[in-house]
Amino acid sequence: MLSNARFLPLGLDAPRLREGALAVHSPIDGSLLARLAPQDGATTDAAIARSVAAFEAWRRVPAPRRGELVRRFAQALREHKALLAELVTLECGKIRSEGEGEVQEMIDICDFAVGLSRQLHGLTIASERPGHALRESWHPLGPVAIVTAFNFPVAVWAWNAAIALVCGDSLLWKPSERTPLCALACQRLLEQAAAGMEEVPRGLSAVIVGGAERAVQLADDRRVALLSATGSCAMGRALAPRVAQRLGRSLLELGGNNAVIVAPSADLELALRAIVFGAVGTAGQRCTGTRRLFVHAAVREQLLERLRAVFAGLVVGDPRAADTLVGPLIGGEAFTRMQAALAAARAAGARIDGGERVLAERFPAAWYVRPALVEHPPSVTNSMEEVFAPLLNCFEYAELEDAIARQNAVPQGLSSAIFTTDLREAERFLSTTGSDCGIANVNAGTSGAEIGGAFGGEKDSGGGREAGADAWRAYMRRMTATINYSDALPLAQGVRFEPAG
Ligand SMILES: NC(=O)C1=CN([C@@H]2O[C@H](COP(=O)(O)OP(=O)(O)OC[C@H]3O[C@@H](n4cnc5c(N)ncnc54)[C@H](O)[C@@H]3O)[C@@H](O)[C@H]2O)C=CC1
Ligand SMILES: CCCCCC(=O)O
Repeated sequence: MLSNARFLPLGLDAPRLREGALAVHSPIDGSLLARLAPQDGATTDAAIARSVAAFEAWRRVPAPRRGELVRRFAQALREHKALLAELVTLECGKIRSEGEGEVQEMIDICDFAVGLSRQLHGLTIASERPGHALRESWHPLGPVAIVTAFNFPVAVWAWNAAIALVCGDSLLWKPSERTPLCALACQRLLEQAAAGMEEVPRGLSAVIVGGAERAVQLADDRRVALLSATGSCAMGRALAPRVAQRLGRSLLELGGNNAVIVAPSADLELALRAIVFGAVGTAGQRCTGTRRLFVHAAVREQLLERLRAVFAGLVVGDPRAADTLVGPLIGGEAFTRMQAALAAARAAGARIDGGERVLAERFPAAWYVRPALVEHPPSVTNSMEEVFAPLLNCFEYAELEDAIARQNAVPQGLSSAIFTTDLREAERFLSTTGSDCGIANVNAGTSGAEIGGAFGGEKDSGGGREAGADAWRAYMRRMTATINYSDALPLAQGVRFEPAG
């Protein structure tokens, strides 16, 4: 169980987290961290009602004051960065540096949102009619439900929450049932940030602890103005139609099946490091993880030889240890799915290095694996499924056109990358007929997005965008106004409509 005092600064009073039906285990060793009481339909309904009331008050607060709450929250995150990162590692198993990076990502998006609170720019537009003006403005939207995945237990919510708060919305967070403690900790820090700001209404942010059924309830409820759902494509297919059924709004951040293309002119050491981080970072459990490698025949053996050596030498172990690069999978199901993919590849003639379970004696109730390098035979030209594990599918190509076509020939379209020092190849990859993904990098890996760019993917990856650039517009209601300051009433397009009398 959680130690009594360790996470008390994050509001996690361990003795009170032991009575519920939802058991929370650490993937590090399988130990029981807490037992939380999942919310039922009635308490969730009441939380939605409170969120509507809070929204109606919050939208009246000037945006820069809404930004002040986010600024204070960022301050609280800075003060508790190490402790929150430790909780992230404990609850989802990512290594310390990645846990700290995730909390930094929260701070960065808050800083971005504070600046945004003095912008939220609209437009003045030239009218075709004398004495008229057109104006586009953006208004708060309403309660935003945020459904999140286990692998980024705090950053994905923060990407939504910081922007939505500045935009004047209220928040309903349904975290992964694997990482609810991180959510409770963030909620506490936000409440601390709000202390002393009398304009912050009660119920502005709420955490809905529970499983899929709570996400479905949020999807079905007309009072939820936007459902921002991050998770697998299967989850997206389950929730998006329900929101569409009530003509509601969804923002979908779903699965990836991301590829790296390595061309003959590539800096192979750079490519090697990016591919390894992309393939095994977060134990292969990033949505942007590198799942596929298309390497040109001219450099294939050179690169694969280096990859085999690096994969074999990676330190797999307790993610709290300073030298660990690969922590555990989130659970046994993830291990089973990985082994099934390896068995299928082996049966089709692939050469497989790694993939086996390790540290089983030391961690009998946890799932550590040696990252797997899967070198497919020429008869196997692609892999269509996202296997959420450190498993890199390797393919050879001869023509760049073919590599780009194969990269795009999968249902997902999240992240992509090319390693080349040939300008023509790089620009070809970024052109209209190049990568079809929401993210396309040159000489940088598929993972590790900055918050300044809009983040998200195409096709089965959901089409949503979060974080930077202009993603904020999804959290607001758009209005086009025509102001007639003349004493006439000319109709647009010169329409004549003169009723008699
Ligand atoms: N595009 C993006 O920004 C990101 C995408 N992901 C994707 O998330 C997946 C890994 O995370 P997991 O937590 O295993 O995903 P998951 O889809 O199992 O769960 C995600 C969330 O959806 C809920 N959920 C799952 N199935 C549901 C259903 N049928 N109906 C209603 N709610 C449901 C869960 O309770 C959880 O809160 C991967 O596919 C990964 O690519 C993860 C992080 C970011
Ligand atoms: C919230 C974070 C999503 C994935 C960021 C990345 O690894 O590119």
